[in-house]
Amino acid sequence: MDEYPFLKGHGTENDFVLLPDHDGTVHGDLSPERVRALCDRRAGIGGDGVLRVVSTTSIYYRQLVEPVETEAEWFMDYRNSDGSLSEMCGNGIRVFGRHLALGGLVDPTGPVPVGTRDGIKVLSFAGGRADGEITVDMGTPKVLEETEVSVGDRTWPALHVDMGNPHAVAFVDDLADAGHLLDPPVHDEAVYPHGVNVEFVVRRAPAHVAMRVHERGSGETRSCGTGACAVMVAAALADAAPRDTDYRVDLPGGTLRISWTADDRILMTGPAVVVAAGTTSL
Ligand SMILES: N[C@@H](CCC[C@H](N)C(=O)O)C(=O)O
Repeated sequence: MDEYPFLKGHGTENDFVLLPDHDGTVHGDLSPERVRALCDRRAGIGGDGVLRVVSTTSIYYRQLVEPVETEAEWFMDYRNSDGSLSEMCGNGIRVFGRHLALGGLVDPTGPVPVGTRDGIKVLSFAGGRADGEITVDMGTPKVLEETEVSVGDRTWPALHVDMGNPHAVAFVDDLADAGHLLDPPVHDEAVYPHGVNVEFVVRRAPAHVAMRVHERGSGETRSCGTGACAVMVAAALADAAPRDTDYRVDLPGGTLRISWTADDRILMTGPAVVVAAGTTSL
């Protein structure tokens, strides 16, 4: 392959390489080696993951994902920086939507459905503007069992929350308690046979928490949208907060606002920025 186009963007500093591949012919099934090369922060473009921008018809046609009935024209083909697949990426889908809207590929004045491995997510753009803050309907959370996570000789109780992808949410006394997070926290393999994203959380004020995250497949990142949603769910349950409630979630890379609606859906609102575009031969 010669040169092909890319963009670089981030949502609360969770950063991604975007690969426009509208008919799915540029990248085939996108090898883990290529994803690792693109995400390499010294020898590549650098990123926590890759977002391939592909039409739903072509990705279904090419049988790269299971087809579903959908109005969504576009599919977010997300890969972690180690080349592994995930079902969903909350920050990534806002960056994906920003690219679609700025590129005139969707109409930001109405709801924008996007296909993911966790089904269709619907994006709304504040003021109907392509550059407006983006809210994503993340669907209904699944609150599963109590479990544990460990770092070094410290162990915390954690709540298993599934946001399409798996999370373990642990409340800690201080965000520094989790240490440097160079290695994945230890988790129960029976609970998370496919690995887990681990969030460490402290309270800041009523309905206001702060977190760090170690992401499956990417290491510690500056933010995780699905992780912020899982944290909000765990905090709201611990607070016995009624539905139709909003939390502020601070992350090292910025702030997300998460709502749990009366009809049991999670809405995530936050920024998304495209910072560069070019071509690469990686
Ligand atoms: N950063 C993402 C989550 C990306 C996927 C995750 N590492 C996994 O493997 O499930 C987000 O913003 O949600």
